[in-house]
Amino acid sequence: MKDQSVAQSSQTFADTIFALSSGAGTAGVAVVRLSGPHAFAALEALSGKPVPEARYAALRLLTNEDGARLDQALVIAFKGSASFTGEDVVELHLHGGRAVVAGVLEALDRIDGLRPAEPGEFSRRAFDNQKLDLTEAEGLNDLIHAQTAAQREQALRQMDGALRDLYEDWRGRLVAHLAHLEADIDFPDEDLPEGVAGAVRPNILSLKFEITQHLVDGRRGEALREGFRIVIMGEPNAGKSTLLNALAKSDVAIVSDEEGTTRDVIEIQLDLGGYPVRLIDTAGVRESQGAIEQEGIRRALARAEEADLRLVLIRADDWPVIPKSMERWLDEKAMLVITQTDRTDMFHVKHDKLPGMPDVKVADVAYVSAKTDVGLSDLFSHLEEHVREAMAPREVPSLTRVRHRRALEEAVDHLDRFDQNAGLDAVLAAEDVRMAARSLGKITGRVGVEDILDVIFSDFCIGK
Ligand SMILES: Nc1nc2c(c(=O)[nH]1)N(C=O)[C@@H](CNc1ccc(C(=O)N[C@@H](CCC(=O)O)C(=O)O)cc1)CN2
Ligand SMILES: Nc1nc2c(ncn2[C@@H]2O[C@H](COP(=O)(O)OP(=O)(O)OP(=O)(O)O)[C@@H](O)[C@H]2O)c(=O)[nH]1
Repeated sequence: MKDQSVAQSSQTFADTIFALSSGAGTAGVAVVRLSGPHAFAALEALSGKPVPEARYAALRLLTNEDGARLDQALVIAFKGSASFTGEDVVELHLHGGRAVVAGVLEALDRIDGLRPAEPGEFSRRAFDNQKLDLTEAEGLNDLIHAQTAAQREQALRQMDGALRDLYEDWRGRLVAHLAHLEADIDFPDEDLPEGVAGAVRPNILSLKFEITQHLVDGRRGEALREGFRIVIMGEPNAGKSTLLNALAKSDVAIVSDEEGTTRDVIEIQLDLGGYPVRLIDTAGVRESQGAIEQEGIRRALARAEEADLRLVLIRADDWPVIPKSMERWLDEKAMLVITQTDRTDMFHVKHDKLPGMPDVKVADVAYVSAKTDVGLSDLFSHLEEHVREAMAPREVPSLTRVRHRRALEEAVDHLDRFDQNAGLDAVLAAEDVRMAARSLGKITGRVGVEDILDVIFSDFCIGK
């Protein structure tokens, strides 16, 4: 039986944690990972043999405390001085069967000082032991959730410290300026009539400019992480569901000629040339009596507001009349798609300017027939172009999370205040710079993040 006092102290940092780190379900091989001061003792208990030389794989018969055989496993020990978490780590590479994994996890749980890991707890320990900063840990989590090649590249870049380097460089520069400002408060420099604050002001303002430029990147890093949102819009029977199906090359949405079939919002995920796209089909927008359909329309409009690109569908036999309900959605974030072109031969009249809306420019105009497939591959390549344009990596890495954005905006606010105070009050001006540096420090987790760490790491997988 497990000792109660040990079980109760299970929240302390010195616990040894364990978890299945490979995916759940039957597999060829499953990896169980242990981290903490009792990891090596636990391996000795299961294998009845001394721990093998660090970082060398060894074959061991594992048994539980009753002597029942659990598996013939490959085991590896990592000393705390060189491990993923910075603690002693043991990996058990098991045969990936249900009973093997369950037997091993149960045997580990019965060992004093061991407990199952919380989600993200291995990474949390790596962070606490300075093996990773917060942006690298977040990159690691993104890598595990990456669905497309471009997402993978962005995550690997972040895991390699690209964002950490950028933000630490900015923070370091602010701290250097701050040192000058503080020295000047204690020992004013008579040779500088405007004071040191005046002298460092241009440097700080150019740094502020760099940060603002980084912020106005059109959400490219966030869009790549979360998927580029394309919302399909149009009046009932414009052909929204049919187009969604054609794009998805499968029957994911309900296609029917009964008006208002699509009452809710349907979303599918696409990989467009390595870029993640969330294609969202919405309820036909129109006046409606039914409460359910109205709710569908309300949701459709909400999704349309937050879309990265809107496909506004208009039937070829209605064109060039633009339905009133669609007018407000036609802007530079919209692609006008003339649908069902097989129904008429009038569609091919190209319109540079939208009829009745001479001042409005849309991102693109496309002509398709889902029935004959004409124009679909063109539409596809146009979409791919938009998506690439919106998300392709730039030389400077993009911020990838709202958390980063908030902290950067905060830093800019403090630097704005510095700008106002610089000529007036040296002490206040220095404090503004200190606060700005602190905001940047929050991104990498250097300062002021204790209260959010639990939230950040709980978003990770168990075993990571
Ligand atoms: N079996 C296994 N595969 C895995 C992992 C793992 O933990 N176990 N990883 C887990 O996510 C990833 C690899 N990442 C790792 C990162 C650092 C260290 C490590 O031991 N770091 C030491 C020594 C560095 C060195 O020798 O160069 C350290 O930083 O001190 C291990 C794995 C992916 N594959
Ligand atoms: N001839 C022809 N008919 C089409 C084409 N695309 C869709 N249709 C037909 O038009 C009707 C409406 O298509 P849907 O895709 O259900 O239209 P929707 O815009 O999703 O409609 P709601 O769900 O009611 O909002 C169906 O009968 C389709 O078969 C096309 O390219 N050519």
